[in-house]
Amino acid sequence: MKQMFINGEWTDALNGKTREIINPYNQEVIEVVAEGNEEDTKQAIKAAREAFDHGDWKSTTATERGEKVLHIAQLIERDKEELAKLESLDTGKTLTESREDMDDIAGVFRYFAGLADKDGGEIIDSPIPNSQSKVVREPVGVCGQITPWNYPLLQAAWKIAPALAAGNTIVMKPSEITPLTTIKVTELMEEVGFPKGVVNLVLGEGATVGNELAVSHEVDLISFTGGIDTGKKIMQNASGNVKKIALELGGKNPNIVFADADFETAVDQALNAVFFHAGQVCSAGARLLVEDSIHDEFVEALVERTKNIKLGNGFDEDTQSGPLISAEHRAKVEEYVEIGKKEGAKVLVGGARPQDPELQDGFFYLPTIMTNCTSDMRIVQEEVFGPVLTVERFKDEDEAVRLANDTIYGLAGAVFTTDIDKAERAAAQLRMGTVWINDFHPYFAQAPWGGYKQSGIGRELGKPGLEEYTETKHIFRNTKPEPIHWFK
Ligand SMILES: NC(=O)c1ccc[n+]([C@@H]2O[C@H](COP(=O)([O-])OP(=O)(O)OC[C@H]3O[C@@H](n4cnc5c(N)ncnc54)[C@H](O)[C@@H]3O)[C@@H](O)[C@H]2O)c1
Ligand SMILES: C[N+](C)(C)CC=O
Repeated sequence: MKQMFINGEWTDALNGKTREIINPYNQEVIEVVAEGNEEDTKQAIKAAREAFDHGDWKSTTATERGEKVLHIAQLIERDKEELAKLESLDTGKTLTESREDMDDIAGVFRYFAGLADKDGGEIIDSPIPNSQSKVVREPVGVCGQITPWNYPLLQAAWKIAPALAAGNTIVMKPSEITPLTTIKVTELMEEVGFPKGVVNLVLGEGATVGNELAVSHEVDLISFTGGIDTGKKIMQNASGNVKKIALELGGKNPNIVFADADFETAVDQALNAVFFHAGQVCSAGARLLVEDSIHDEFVEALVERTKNIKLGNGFDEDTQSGPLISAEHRAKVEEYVEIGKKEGAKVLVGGARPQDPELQDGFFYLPTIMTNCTSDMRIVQEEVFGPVLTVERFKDEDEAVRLANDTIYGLAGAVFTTDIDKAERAAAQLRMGTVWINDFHPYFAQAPWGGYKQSGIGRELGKPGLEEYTETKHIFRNTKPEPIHWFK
């Protein structure tokens, strides 16, 4: 049984409720955790408020904060294998993926630890004689942080590391279905030793715990990663006290393949773009745009490779892709495929659950490719968040860019071509937070991540990822104060 962490104490939910955490590979219960609600959240917010307003944390030196954040990285590295196994049990992703996630996560803590004491403010030129002007950054205050189930600890790390490095206090709420690694890292943060109330963890549903974080007037900033509909609700709820908001939402990310691309590389990357982690990736390349002249040959090669993708237990060495996260989520993916078929798309491979008897207890769905797609279809416009690729054709560069930009989203996209000028022209015109050229998926702590359009507000990672957790203050000093006699 795992508890919540509020005001420096491990605690059950006030009403004693618990939740079973399920392995999506076989539906076995892997852990039981406390299930908090609004009341537990209020306690956590109160603790975070008190620690920020009256505790010592805000006035610790940036170097000390950096050292603590670095210590978290070191403990994650020490316990990497345990964390990776927990993440795979909780999400169904392969152990190889989880191990890579843990390396990334430690890297994120290391990066923000290093940044913590690198911005000591700035002296600016004042246009007023006999004055000095400086600009400093200060912590925002109490930060509510809400994360999704697909990259549970990675998305939490993108929030926890910069928030603590900048001197804030936090109330973290992981997805109710995948809280295990966030609980474990909270244990590691306890081991590092933060003043009580600086780090708080509340477990429970979005409608209760998450909603309270969004509406509370005691929270100064809400950072959310998740779906667009939830993001809109949070934005509305956050307006009560005009709290700062950072939203990392979904995507319907185009992968543009020009006829002059290296064929084998583009096929290989297109597969990885969409089917990695069973397509449950915000930046998945779920919309393939292929130039007319290579369309048929490209799709044929993709279909052949797709048939060989090995689904299975994330703990088996030869498994290439795990299950979807839940029965509800698989039902949503299935519904989208049916919608696509009704819209006229043709399923070339997949489009069903696997028949393999060993996979019947898990929430598996076959990697699916749909052709005959056009950009007016829902299957092309909406985020399926599963292993479903739609394929569209284009005639030339202008049409490729126009189609790629033709969704409400703007998270990420890619261009495959050997003509670097063409690639740069396309990259400049794509309205997305990340554009990859001849690659798909790379993200790292040093580069900002976030969306244009309805994919979000603000940036995580990189220097902007730390700045999100700061307020900017201008301090002006008159060095020769004397009466000004404006009023006679
Ligand atoms: N842009 C990114 O970097 C990024 C990264 C990962 C996932 N995502 C997106 O996340 C989505 C999948 O995750 P999900 O299904 O967990 O999303 P979700 O929106 O259903 O839930 C995300 C989190 O919000 C909470 N929540 C739900 N309702 C809430 C409410 N009314 N108020 C406050 N909190 C609430 C949930 O409990 C969960 O912790 C996809 O759309 C994906 O694209 C985006
Ligand atoms: C941001 N990323 C790519 C790590 C996870 C998106 O779901």
